[in-house]
Amino acid sequence: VAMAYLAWRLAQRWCPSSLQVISFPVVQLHLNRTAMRASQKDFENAMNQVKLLKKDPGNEAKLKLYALYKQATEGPCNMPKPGVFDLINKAKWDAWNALGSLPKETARQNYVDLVSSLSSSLESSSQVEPGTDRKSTGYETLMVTSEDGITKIMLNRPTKKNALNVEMYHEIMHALKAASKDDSAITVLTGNGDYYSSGNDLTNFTDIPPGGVEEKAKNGAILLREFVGCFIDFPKPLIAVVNGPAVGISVTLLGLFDAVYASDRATFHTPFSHLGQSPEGCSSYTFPKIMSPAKAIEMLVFGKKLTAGEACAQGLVTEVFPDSTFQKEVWTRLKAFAKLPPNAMRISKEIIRNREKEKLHAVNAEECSVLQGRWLSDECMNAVVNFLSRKSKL
Ligand SMILES: CCCCCC/C=C/C(=O)SCCNC(=O)CCNC(=O)[C@H](O)C(C)(C)COP(=O)(O)OP(=O)(O)OC[C@H]1O[C@@H](n2cnc3c(N)ncnc32)[C@H](O)[C@@H]1OP(=O)(O)O
Repeated sequence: VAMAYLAWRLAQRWCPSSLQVISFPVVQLHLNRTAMRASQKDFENAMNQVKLLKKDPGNEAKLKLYALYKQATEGPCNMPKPGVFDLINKAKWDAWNALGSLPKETARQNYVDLVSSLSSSLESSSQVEPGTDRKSTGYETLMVTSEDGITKIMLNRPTKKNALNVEMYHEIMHALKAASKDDSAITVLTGNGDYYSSGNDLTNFTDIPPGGVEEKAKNGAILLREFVGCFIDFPKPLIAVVNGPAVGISVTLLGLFDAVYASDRATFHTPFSHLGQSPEGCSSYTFPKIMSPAKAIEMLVFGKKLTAGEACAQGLVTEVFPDSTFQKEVWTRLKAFAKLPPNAMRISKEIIRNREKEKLHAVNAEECSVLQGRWLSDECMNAVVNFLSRKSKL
């Protein structure tokens, strides 16, 4: 009786009555069409939801909404740039133009995510007790959503190519800790706009505390160690959806992810020597293991930039997708993964990763200590000054 009951429950779960008599390929077609319709419908719902927001989301969020709406409905910005004195239209133009060639479908998805994140932070902020940390309800530099068993952490500074400022490091740690405890099965990190991330925000180096550059370097190393530690210890499957170019720490961390899906527009670049710096994110250990010591040295020491195809051939990327279908294909796959039994996935990850954990923490500590020294070097300071004074880019 128990077996029959189980079989009946499984049949109910996997074969909703409306699809029971339809053969497999037709079911696939039906599901795909439903997913596409749902996406357009989500977009329309989100547009209505914006009108119902009880609080003003602020100018920055409104500009992001405007830009994503225009990109989703009209594609890349090809309007003439407004004059410098036309402040409002120039700000709108800048926000839209910053989205570059972001595909309409991605812009639509990002718009939906932004509205969902604004709705939850603005609605729930009314319930926050005085003194409660703002980050427990909303994020300044991220969009975090949780649905279909997936917690999505989206880096959200598209006008700065998603460079990681100090606030973003803290918010990512906060989001990862929350995701490790929520009821999602998998966690995804991705970027908003045309970049995945341009790596460490080089203006992080400009805010010097009273203790001088030594104190700055020491604090940076402490923050970096804690930040990378969160990735080493993350208990659920952690997946990177690399939507565009990735630089620096956003690349090195990929060695700690469980799967890396990349658009064919993505590139992978770790110009540490150019910046007078040294590898972090445990890449000095993970990269030689993943891709052989010689290939790791080409990337980490000589700063060779890899295409997505090359990164895949070397094992850093799990699979590459054409940019035009990237979001659709990847999210379909992730939604399927997220339906797998979460405890089994967590335990399997643990058994695969745990024996390396101690080693990874030791590598992380060593890399941070070496970097602390590099940040005080003339080589590093000159490279940062050159970037900030617009004398050099990568
Ligand atoms: C707690 C500390 C931990 C430290 C960990 C150690 C980590 C190390 C690293 O990650 S090393 C890598 C650092 N990253 C870089 O060196 C990238 C620098 N950026 C560039 O070279 C270029 O901006 C680019 C190639 C990424 C993109 O070029 P382009 O397409 O021409 O765009 P713009 O240069 O006009 O950029 C637009 C806008 O974004 C700002 N920006 C981009 N990247 C960064 C960055 N990493 N830090 C700060 N700001 C960045 C850029 O300045 C522009 O801003 P603006 O419009 O001028 O206000």
